[in-house]
Amino acid sequence: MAFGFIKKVFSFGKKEAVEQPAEDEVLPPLNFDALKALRPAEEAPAETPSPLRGGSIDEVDRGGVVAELEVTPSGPADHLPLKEGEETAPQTPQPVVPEPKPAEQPVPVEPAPQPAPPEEPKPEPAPEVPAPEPEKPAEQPAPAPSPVEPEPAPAEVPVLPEEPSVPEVPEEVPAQPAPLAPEPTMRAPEPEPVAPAIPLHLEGKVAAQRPGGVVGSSDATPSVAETIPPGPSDHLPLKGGEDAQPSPVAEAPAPKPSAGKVTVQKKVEQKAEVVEVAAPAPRQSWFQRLRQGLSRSSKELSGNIAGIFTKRKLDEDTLQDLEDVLIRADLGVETALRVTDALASTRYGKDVSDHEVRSIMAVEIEKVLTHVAVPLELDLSHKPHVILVVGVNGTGKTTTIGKLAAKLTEGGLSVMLAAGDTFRAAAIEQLKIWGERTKSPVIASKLGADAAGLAYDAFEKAKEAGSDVLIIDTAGRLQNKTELMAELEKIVRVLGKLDPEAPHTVLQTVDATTGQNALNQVEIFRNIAGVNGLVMTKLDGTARGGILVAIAAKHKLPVYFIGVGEQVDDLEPFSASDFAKAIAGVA
Ligand SMILES: Nc1nc2c(ncn2[C@@H]2O[C@H](COP(=O)(O)OP(=O)(O)OP(=O)(O)O)[C@@H](O)[C@H]2O)c(=O)[nH]1
Repeated sequence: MAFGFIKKVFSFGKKEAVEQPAEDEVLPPLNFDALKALRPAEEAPAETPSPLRGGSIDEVDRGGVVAELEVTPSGPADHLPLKEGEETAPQTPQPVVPEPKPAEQPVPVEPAPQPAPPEEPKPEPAPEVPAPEPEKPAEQPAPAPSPVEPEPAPAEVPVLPEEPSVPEVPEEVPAQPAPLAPEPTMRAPEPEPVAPAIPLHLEGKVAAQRPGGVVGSSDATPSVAETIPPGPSDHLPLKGGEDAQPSPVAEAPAPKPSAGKVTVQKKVEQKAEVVEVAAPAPRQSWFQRLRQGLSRSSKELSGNIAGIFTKRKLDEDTLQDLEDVLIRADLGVETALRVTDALASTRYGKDVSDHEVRSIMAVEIEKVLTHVAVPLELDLSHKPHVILVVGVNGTGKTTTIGKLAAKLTEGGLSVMLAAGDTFRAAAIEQLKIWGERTKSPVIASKLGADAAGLAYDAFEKAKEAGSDVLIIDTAGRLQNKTELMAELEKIVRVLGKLDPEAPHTVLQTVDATTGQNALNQVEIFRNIAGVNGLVMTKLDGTARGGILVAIAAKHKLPVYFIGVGEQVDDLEPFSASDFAKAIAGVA
């Protein structure tokens, strides 16, 4: 029964699902009632897993749609209610209650009674452990709305304590009450100034600032996604009293790129138009930073090469030794052979200095990298141009999103961010912080929500807001490939409902410190999500920077940027020449 319902909803897309079918089929589901009667405690667990963990693709499809529908304020309650009729009713009223007040008190109360005990512990402590959630696929999609209330409460509560970086929020919290109060009651107030750019909901505020504000936050607006305005006083906003009004990026930067393609390098550059040219100075410092970042890789490589070519002519043995050194440096067999072949073709039988070897190595590495050193191009004819960011947990997805958003907003583009990693409260909060920094609205949901539903909702909101770019963060629980695959596939499929070409760019972040394992990661995500571009992160301080060369040689995917630090400006467009020289240790 539930499947039949879900299927209908899915086939017609978000809006249609809201229609009648839901009700008709809803009635039949007598099983749920029976189940509930038998085991009331199970309600909670079912909700939490709501996400995607359906397992089968079919389930994913249905679930995606359902979730989306639920998210949408228009008709979410229709279908979902079936299972959790009780929850549906409370949702409507709840939002009202919590909003007027600070929300801190109500939050703790609700979570305790409603949410089942098992759910809270699972998502929070071990966000990556999908075990429990995946098992309730079919029901999750539909229940999405209801779970909203119970799930968020438990999830967010831990969020605050977990995040060390958010300590500032509590301090300024006192100031927030004032701004918050008006929002819930009069939604219009805050959004108004921003209205032209982003007519979104402001629930995010509640969720972000209050530890237990979950209930209020999620209920306030759509069941799933919550929009966190760019500069306003959401969570961090405390200070940003000023930020609250200035809407996104659109206002400040004068040069607002028009529809068409733009190139994102050091800054956004619009084709065929005069754009501010980055000062040459930073280029120089950048190379120095690159060299410094790759110094460990370079020193180790140079040292080993010097050890081989000290007072030795180039012969088979030295060539073999060199090949071994290059392979151990993670450059890959292909590149190692290129270097040794190039060396042998001109210097065989002659005395060769380590510097000569490194110079030839730099030339050969540059040849391999030249083809992948491509600037990121955004097609602004898409409103928005959707960038899906994937990658294993901890590889730097969220940080890279923040850095990229900064580049885009500085270039005059309006950006919206979507916290698609719904399994880690910290990841959601981290993205919100980046949204604050870059004055980019963030679409988030409660912990454990359907990532695909969130992505869909964010896409719709970005369209409504007229955003130039929508960047979607995702979870990277490679530990469970089946779930990860289902989730990413579902996200891509759902986005395609709004735009067959979306996502327009699928970026994968690759942690250089992982060495050879990075090769497999690219292989996996390329197959799962259709990765069409890479960002190599953490090249600073690693002795395994050579892996970038191996990845380039094997996958031949564009490397748009490289990260050499955690700061907002530590993301630079990839330069084959600079990288080759830096890692080879030649000027
Ligand atoms: N040194 C260095 N650290 C980086 C770089 N990029 C990201 N980091 C750090 O790596 C850690 C993980 O980064 P995240 O952006 O949270 O990675 P993620 O892939 O979003 O991780 P999950 O949220 O767990 O999925 C953070 O401490 C970042 O500050 C980089 O280029 N260099």
